[in-house]
Amino acid sequence: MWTKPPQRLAPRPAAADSPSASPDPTPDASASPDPFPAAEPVTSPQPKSRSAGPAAGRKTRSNSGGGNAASKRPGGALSSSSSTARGGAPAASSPAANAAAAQAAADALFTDPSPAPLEAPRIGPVRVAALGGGRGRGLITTRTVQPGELLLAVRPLALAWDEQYDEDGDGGDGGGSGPGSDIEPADAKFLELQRQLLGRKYSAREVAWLSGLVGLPGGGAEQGSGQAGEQQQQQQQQEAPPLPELTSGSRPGEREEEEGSRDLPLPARLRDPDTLADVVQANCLEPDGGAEDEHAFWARWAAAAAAAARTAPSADASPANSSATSSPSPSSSVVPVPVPAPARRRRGPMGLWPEASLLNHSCIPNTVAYVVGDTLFVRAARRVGGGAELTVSYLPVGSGYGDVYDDGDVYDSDDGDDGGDGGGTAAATLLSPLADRRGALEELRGFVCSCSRCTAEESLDPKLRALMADISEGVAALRGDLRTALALAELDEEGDEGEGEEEGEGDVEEAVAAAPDAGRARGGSAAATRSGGAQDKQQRQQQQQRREEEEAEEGEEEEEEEGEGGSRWRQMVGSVVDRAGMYLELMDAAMVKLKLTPAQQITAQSAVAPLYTVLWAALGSRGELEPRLAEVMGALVGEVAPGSADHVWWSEVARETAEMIVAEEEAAEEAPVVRRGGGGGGGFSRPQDDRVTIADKACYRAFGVRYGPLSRGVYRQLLAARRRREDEQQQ
Ligand SMILES: C[S@@+](CC[C@H](N)C(=O)[O-])C[C@H]1O[C@@H](n2cnc3c(N)ncnc32)[C@H](O)[C@@H]1O
Repeated sequence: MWTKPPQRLAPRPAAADSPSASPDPTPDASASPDPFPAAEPVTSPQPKSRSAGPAAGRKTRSNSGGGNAASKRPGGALSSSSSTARGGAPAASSPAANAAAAQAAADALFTDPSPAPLEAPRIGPVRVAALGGGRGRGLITTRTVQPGELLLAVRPLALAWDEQYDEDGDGGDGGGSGPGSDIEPADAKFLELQRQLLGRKYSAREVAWLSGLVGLPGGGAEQGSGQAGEQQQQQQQQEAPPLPELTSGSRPGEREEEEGSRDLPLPARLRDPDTLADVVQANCLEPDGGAEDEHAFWARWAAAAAAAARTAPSADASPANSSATSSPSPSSSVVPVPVPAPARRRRGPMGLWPEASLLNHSCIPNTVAYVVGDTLFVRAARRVGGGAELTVSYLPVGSGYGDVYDDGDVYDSDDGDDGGDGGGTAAATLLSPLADRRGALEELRGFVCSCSRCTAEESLDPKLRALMADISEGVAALRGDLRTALALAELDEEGDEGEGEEEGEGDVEEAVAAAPDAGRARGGSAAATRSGGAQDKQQRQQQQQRREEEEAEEGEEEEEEEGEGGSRWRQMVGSVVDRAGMYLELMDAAMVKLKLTPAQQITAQSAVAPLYTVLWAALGSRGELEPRLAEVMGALVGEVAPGSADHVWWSEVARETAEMIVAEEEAAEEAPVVRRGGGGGGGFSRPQDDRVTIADKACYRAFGVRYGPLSRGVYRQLLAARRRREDEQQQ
């Protein structure tokens, strides 16, 4: 989400200053045979100053590890016994079962079966329809679709990423956007899209698409208001070109045919700078995620490929073989599977994907979109009936999972650097109250949202809405205080280092670096804590004893320091925790008093959800875990934006937190063990395991929505791989 008014780029003659064939819009496009064919040709070379080097220093889990699959040579051969391949579809025992398992593994990549899973564009059970109510066209389902089902896999006309412009890699305003530039990354990307569109050539079909975007709502024509505006809209819709047909283009050779005829310039009307900027502004998408999705995609793909090759009687049944890659034919024992190993961070895609630009917005969307390579994947995020409209969010989710420490534009609505109106509407997220969301959509996209969530929120009691607005503003202040507190903590820590580190303060740095991932702040890496369950009892008891002693000492030191006016940061964190707790109590009291239905409660809580994040982060900075907060965030984000990166992240945190708490209870021998009833063959079960199981199920569902149906084995692999990357990054 860019926070400044969009900037316009003066048109240049196509390719006039760019004789060379252009690089992939992503940096580092040097070395591929890429499993995704190269991006659409972009004929303007990218100015050097905007090709940022490797991003560094991001503190978010979501951006940990990561890299650029589109620009990397496949990372080498994997054998079927490699760790990446382990845990794929279970090996089957008869030839028929083998073949079925192989097919299932291949099909699991896409729920609409196709022999060429990686070859976009792929169009699922969707079609274009004219919608009423000033919404222009939209995409509707042609049948009922299930959560996780693939709806679109489509290629962009233009695409830019944060790290192309964000020198310091923090996604914020740290003077990034390329050496010597003070432009915001979001603005830089917005300009880059226009530059790419002006610089490239088009097929006849693409020209038709682009022409169809002009003169439609939000598509480059000034809209009047009131009755005149409506008449104007109706007239434009009547004059608009016929609805485009969505075609997969996966007939063999079709793609090549089309690329061969890609020699038309951008339509003249779009060469007008204002029109081009408007069209890009109205139609570009900014899906969440980034490198993590590429990791997940390839881990899953590798597992399916390996499982298929293990069981396939012939090479043809392997997804590795059926992809568009140049992967060698698998044999039955060793499976060379090209798996890109993205090594760099990648986040913040902004692109123009023509087919997906037909998706209208909802503040409670029923699809989720993310990018792998340069292909946009759109999956159903919920069960959607046949003929129903599909929607995506134009706003970021904004659970703040990675932004507590960033000057991230998600929250910095009032810090005066956004060049906006100070009201911060442009920085609103899906987890902002109605007025902020509407303001942002109106300012940035030029329409007033009246989706089902907005309507439901509108009908809440005005006093409750006023309280929600106050809390939302208060949360911005809490975030500011927490950032200050953590900066102070860092200073404290530096001071302590100068004097020789004092016992007990050693985890401050870790806490600062790791919260909101509070688990990391709990004295030792999550990996160490996770493995606690496997340690023998005596060792665990010793550890627990040591921890208690340390905590006691730490507490005494803190009291001393605070008595001397020291440890200001702890006082500030304490104040953040108290105020956040007070807001929560106020919300609870209001919801009880007004007797809100569960649905209304979700509507109300969603609009102030960042409160839970701030509280989580504040507690995390003191090394405290509050599992309920992570559960609530996972559940709320899962209601508002299922399958979003935020949803996956919070579900995973909730799961991990549950595991850690149980491990600690076990270590402290607090965990009850009860005899299992029924015919389970005896044994014991523990109520605390249910907590982990419930959290694990929720997490599995979140992964399944984002990445499509997953086997348990692949899910475990994805979790393990994410943890490895996170733990590596923490070190
Ligand atoms: C990316 S286009 C979506 C397709 C568009 N409806 C069309 O006919 O081409 C974005 C534009 O669709 C309209 N739109 C999208 N979501 C909307 C919503 N929730 N309510 C009203 N209009 C919406 C706005 O005019 C917006 O500028």
